[in-house]
Amino acid sequence: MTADESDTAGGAGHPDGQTGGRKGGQADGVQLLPVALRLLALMRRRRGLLWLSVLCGTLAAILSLSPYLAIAYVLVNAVSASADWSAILLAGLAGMAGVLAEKLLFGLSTYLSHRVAFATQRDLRYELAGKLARVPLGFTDSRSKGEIRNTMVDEIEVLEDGMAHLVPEVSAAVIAPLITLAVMLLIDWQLAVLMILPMAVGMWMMGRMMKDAEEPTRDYLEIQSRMATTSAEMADGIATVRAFNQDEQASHRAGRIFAQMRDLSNEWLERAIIPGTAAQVLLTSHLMLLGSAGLIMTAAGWVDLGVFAAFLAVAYGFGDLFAAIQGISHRLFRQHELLERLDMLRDVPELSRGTKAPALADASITFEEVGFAYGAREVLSSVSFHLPEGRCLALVGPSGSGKTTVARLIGRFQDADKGTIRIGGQDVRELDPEELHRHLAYVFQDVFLFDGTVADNIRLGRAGASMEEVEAAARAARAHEFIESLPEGYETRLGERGLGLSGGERQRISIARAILKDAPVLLLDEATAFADPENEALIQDAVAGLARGRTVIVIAHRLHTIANVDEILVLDEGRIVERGSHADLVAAGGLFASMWDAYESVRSFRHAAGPADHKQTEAAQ
Ligand SMILES: Nc1ncnc2c1ncn2[C@@H]1O[C@H](COP(=O)(O)OP(=O)(O)OP(=O)(O)O)[C@@H](O)[C@H]1O
Repeated sequence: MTADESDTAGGAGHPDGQTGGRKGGQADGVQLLPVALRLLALMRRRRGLLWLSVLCGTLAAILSLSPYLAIAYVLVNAVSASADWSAILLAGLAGMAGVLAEKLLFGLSTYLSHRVAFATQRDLRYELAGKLARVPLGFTDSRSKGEIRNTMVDEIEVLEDGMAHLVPEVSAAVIAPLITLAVMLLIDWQLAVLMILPMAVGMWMMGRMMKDAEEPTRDYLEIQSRMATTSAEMADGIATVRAFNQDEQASHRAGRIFAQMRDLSNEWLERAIIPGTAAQVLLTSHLMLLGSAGLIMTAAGWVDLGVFAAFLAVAYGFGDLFAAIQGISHRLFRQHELLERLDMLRDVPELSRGTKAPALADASITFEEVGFAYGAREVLSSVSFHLPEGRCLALVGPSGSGKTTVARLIGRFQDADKGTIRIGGQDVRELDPEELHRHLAYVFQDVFLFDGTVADNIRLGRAGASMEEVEAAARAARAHEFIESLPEGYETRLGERGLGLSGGERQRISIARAILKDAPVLLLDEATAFADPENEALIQDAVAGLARGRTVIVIAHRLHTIANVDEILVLDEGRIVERGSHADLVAAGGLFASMWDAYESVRSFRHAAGPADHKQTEAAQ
C-alpha cells in the first residue's frame, strides 16, 4: 500500500498520518535525513537487494529525463537549416528507449524494495512479538492493548510505504536531480541557477511549513490514537455499554473526539492554505523564469539555442521530480512518528533473563521481605513466607489487598522491587524464564482462549501432547463431556478469545491445560462466582484432582474451601496481617474471623433463600 498523498494545503504537510499518537517528541524539529537513514537501517539485513533497488531507482530517474532531452534535440535540429534527419530519428528512438528502460528499471527497483520491505515487516512483527513475551506483563496491563495491536499491525503496515516506496522514490527524487543539476551547472551555471532558484525558495518555504506542522501533527496523531482506542472500546464493550444504557453517553464521548479531529484538520487547513499555495507557485514557476530569461539570453547570443532548449526540457522534467520531493518529505515525516512509536515498544526494558537452569532443590516457594509498587503505589510490603514442597498455602484478604500480585510475582509477571522470591531455593530472577515457567502452572479466573481448536487450546499446557494425553487431561479436568458435545468435539474452533463457552467451561479448559503441563507448583485463583451449580461442582472436583501432590498457592474467595490448607495468609493493604490455620484464625477473632463471619452469614442466608440457591451452595461444597 502507499500512503495517502493527497494534501489539502497544496502538499503542505497536512497533519494526517496513519499512526497512533504520542505527546512530546523531538523539540528541535524532525530531521528527515536521519529518518531516511533509519528506514535504511531497518532494512540493513537485506542491504544487497536494497542497494540494487536504490541503484535501479537512480538510473530510472536519470533516464526519466531522456524523452525531454530527445524532444529538445529533435526540435532544435528540425528547425535548423542543416537538419540531420537520421540523427533526429536516432534521438527520437533513444528517447523512447530511455522511457522504456526507465519504466523497467523503476519496476525492478520497486519489486526489490517491496521484497525487502515485506521481509523487514515480518522481522519487525516477529521481534515485537518476541519482545512482548519478554517484557513484564505489567507493561501490557498498563499499555492499552489496542495501542500495541495498532503498532504491530497497522503502524508496521504503514512503514511499508517508507521502506518499499520511499527508497526508490528518494533515489529518483533526490539523487538523480542532484546528479543532473551538477551536469547542468557544468554546462551553463547561469541557466542552472535560474532553473533552480524558484524551486529552492519554494522548497525552503515547504520546509518551514513542515516544521510548523510538527505540533499539529502530534496533536493529530494523539487524537487519532484516542479515536482508535475509543472505537475499539465501543466495539469490545458494546454489551456492557448497552446493559447499562450508556449508548448515548458513549456515542457523545466518541462524538467529542471525532469533532476534535475535524476542528484540528480545519485549523490546519486554514493555516496552511496560503503559504502552501505560494510554495506551489514557486515550485512550478521555474519554467517561466527560465523560459523568459533564457530567451533573452539566447537572443542576445549569450547562450546557444541547443543548450537553452536542453535546459527547458530538463527543467520541465525537474518540476515533476521536485513535486515528488514534497510528497516524500511529508511522508518521511509520518514515518518519523511511526519509527518513534516503534522505538518506544522496542526500548521497553525486558525482564532480566537469568541463565541458570539448575535442578531446583524442590518445589518450595519462599518470599523474603518482598515489596512491590505499581508506579508510586505500593501494593505489597514486607511479605515473607515459606511454603514447603507439596503443601498448600491460601491467600485471603479484602479486594485489592494484593493476593493476585503475590501470585504474579512468582511467575515474574512483574519483578519484585524489594526482597527476594525463591523457588526451590533459587532466586526467580536468576532462573532462565523458560525453566521457571516449566515449574509453574496457573489457573486464573480470566482464562485466555485463543482462536484455535479446543485441543490446541489445551495443548498450550504442553506443545506436542498426543490426542490421548489431551483427552486424558480434559477428562481429569471434568471437561471431556462438554467438549464431546461441541459440534466437532476436540477439533471445534473456539473463535476469537473462545467466545461461545461459559465461564465454567473456560475454567475447566484452563484446568486441563494445567493438568497437561504437570508442573510441580500450582497457582490457583479460585473462581469468584459461577451461576451454574453443576459447573461449579465440576470445577471444585477438577481442582482437587489437579492440586493433589503439588505445591499450591490458592487465592481463596470461598473461605470454606480452604478449611484444610496448611497455612492461610491474610493480606490487608499489601501486608500480611494474620497467618495460621483456619481454626486458629477463626479463634483469633481478627480480620479473618470477621471475614469468616460475613461469609458464613451469606451462606446461611443462601441456605434459607430457597431450593435453587441451596442447591448451588451445596454443589459448591
Ligand atoms: N496493572 C496494575 N496497575 C496498577 N495497579 C494495579 C494493577 N493491578 C493491580 N493493581 C492494584 O494493586 C492492588 C492489589 O491488586 P491485586 O489484584 O493484587 O489485589 P487482590 O487482592 O488480588 O484483589 P481481588 O481480590 O479484587 O482480585 C490493587 O489496589 C489494585 O488496584
